[in-house]
Amino acid sequence: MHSSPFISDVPVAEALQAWYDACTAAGCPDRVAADLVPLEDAAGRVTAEPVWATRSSPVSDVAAMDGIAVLARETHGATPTTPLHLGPESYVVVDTGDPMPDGFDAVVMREQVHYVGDDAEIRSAVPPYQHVRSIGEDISAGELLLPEGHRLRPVDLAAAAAAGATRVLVRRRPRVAVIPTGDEIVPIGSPVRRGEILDTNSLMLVAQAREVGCEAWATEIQPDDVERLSTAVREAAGSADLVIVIAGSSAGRDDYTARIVSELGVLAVHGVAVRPGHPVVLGAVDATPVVGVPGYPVSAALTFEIFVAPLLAALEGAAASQRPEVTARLARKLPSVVGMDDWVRVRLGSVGGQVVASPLPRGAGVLTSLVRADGLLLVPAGVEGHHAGEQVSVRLLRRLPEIERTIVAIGSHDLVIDVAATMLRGADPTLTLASSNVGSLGGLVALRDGLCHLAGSHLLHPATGEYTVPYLDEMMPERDLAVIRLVHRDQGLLVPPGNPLGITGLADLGERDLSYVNRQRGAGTRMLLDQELRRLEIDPATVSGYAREEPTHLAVAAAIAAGRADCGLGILAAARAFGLDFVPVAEEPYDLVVEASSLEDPLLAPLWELLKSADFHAEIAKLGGYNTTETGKRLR
Ligand SMILES: Nc1nc2c(c(=O)[nH]1)N[C@H]1C(S)=C(S)[C@@H](COP(=O)(O)OP(=O)(O)OC[C@H]3O[C@@H](n4cnc5c(N)ncnc54)[C@H](O)[C@@H]3O)O[C@H]1N2
Ligand code: MOO
Repeated sequence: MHSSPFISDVPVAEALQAWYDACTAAGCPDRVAADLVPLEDAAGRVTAEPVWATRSSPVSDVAAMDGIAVLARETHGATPTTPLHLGPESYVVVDTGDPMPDGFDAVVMREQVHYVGDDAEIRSAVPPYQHVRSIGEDISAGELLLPEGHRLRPVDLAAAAAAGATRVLVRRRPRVAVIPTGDEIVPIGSPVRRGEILDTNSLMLVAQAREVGCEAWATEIQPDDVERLSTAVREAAGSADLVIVIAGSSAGRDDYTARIVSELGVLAVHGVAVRPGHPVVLGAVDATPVVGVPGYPVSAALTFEIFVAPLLAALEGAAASQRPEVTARLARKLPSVVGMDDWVRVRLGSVGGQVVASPLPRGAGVLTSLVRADGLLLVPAGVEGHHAGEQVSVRLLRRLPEIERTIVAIGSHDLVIDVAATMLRGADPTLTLASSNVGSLGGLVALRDGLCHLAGSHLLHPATGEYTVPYLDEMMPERDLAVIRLVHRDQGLLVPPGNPLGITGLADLGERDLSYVNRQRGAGTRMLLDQELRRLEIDPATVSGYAREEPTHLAVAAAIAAGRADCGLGILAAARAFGLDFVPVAEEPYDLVVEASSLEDPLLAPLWELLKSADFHAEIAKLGGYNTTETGKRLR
């Protein structure tokens, strides 16, 4: 089979089976070899044979408490009113773990013994074997202690040693070679020129392989050259148990992975019905499984999780580890392509006793979507997506108790929220403030639907000229809501450094042919623009770029910095972050809307404290363009 531009859509389970079958046919071993390893080096390794106990533990009957060893039948008749005296020949002082002296069968705790001269006085009769650990109580010689295919934990090592082992037969660590490819790829630490990409995938994939117990290394970066790539794959197949080739998996001019695998060995699958990860290449070369992971970082990471990790576990003879799952309520609508398994990264938080999942950006190049993710939501191929509020099952990337210590903020983006998140975490490593940016109106809708603890809003109400509060009366008149001022901030036009076009304000949009970059519908900044355009009697249809929407202030700034627009409305801090100039337009309040009961919620208490702190105000001042005189004030 030669590489073709047509990548197939094989369902995941079928693809895995086809790959395993091809590997078997190509003579790939089912398992890596086994080694006898000292117990102290065996943590995390997988047993290659059962561990049988050759010794009992304890090896004899032993005292389970500090006290005296007695013969139970000699204690008959002892009661609190009729204490019994045992002469020195009738007891032996013992400590916890001592072998039981011959002729004694029970222990009385030191606290219940009174010495009267050499006699021990006891005030209750004891049954045989009281406070005695009998031989083999923990482990009996000859019993099966651990099965084959068991990943050894610290307790397993201790038990194996107690049972007489000093070494265990375990699978050697699978060896994984990672081959980065592409003319544009440069090693980490190099200066990055236009068109070059840092080899971040090798770093990640090697670490992922080590995390699941493998020995892993990255080879040199290979150029897009069939000869050299073929040599690299052959060499790696000779020294590794599994070869990962990064990128070159799709249909571009220099995408050779599928072709090379088919020429050197067998290509089982090229293209799976999964996103990210669609153009994955699965095959075998020289009796070694080879996987071509797509170059986009999220695709590479998830391809490892979906395809590579299960095969590596199988090579060790262990079950692939499964992430725990939790049922969550979806914060917003989630469309998905039918016919493809869709792996969506989500942030999680617990609101009103319910775990809530907010989808993160979907792009396969958005690595931070995985960095910020608390879970993975798999929308199976047959499902068209989910409605907002639907119950979904999420695989956890973070532990549930951490998720329960997360304040969920949904709404407009402001850097002050990021500052608050940083300072809250600095003061309490268990506390997270997670914000997702859907615009002010989106935040209020999320609060209405019980999907967040707080909504960040700077929503101008055109009829009243007031911010945020009139919307609450319109949207949720029956709810007891509190509005807390976070800051006042300057809104203005972000323009390239030095303001080369000499832009003076929004009026210029009506008079000159400027290209604008807008915010999405429902964003407070968009409402501000619309209000100002109305006031200035400028028809939005005449503003070039009005329809171009970016989701955050920083994204607007990035578009201007990249020269894709002449100006856009945003905050000073965003201009500073990208070295842009700023033409002030208005000062507006940015507020936090919460259920009134949240003012008493212990989870949010540190936030309310922070709003009052001088350190917080000082950090905000450093950003520039903010005014904190009303920070923390309750407006409603
Ligand atoms: N015509 C089509 N184009 C694309 C398709 C398709 O089906 N038809 N699939 C898209 C999908 S989906 C993905 S995923 C990518 C896969 O791309 P490749 O595996 O061919 O990789 P490249 O095109 O070489 O690179 C993609 C992207 O990844 C970056 N990259 C590559 N290596 C590394 C590395 N070691 N560290 C970090 N980043 C890396 C590379 O620079 C590119 O930005 O193809 C789509 N196109
Ligand atoms: O595999 Mo691509 O990752 O679907 O985006």
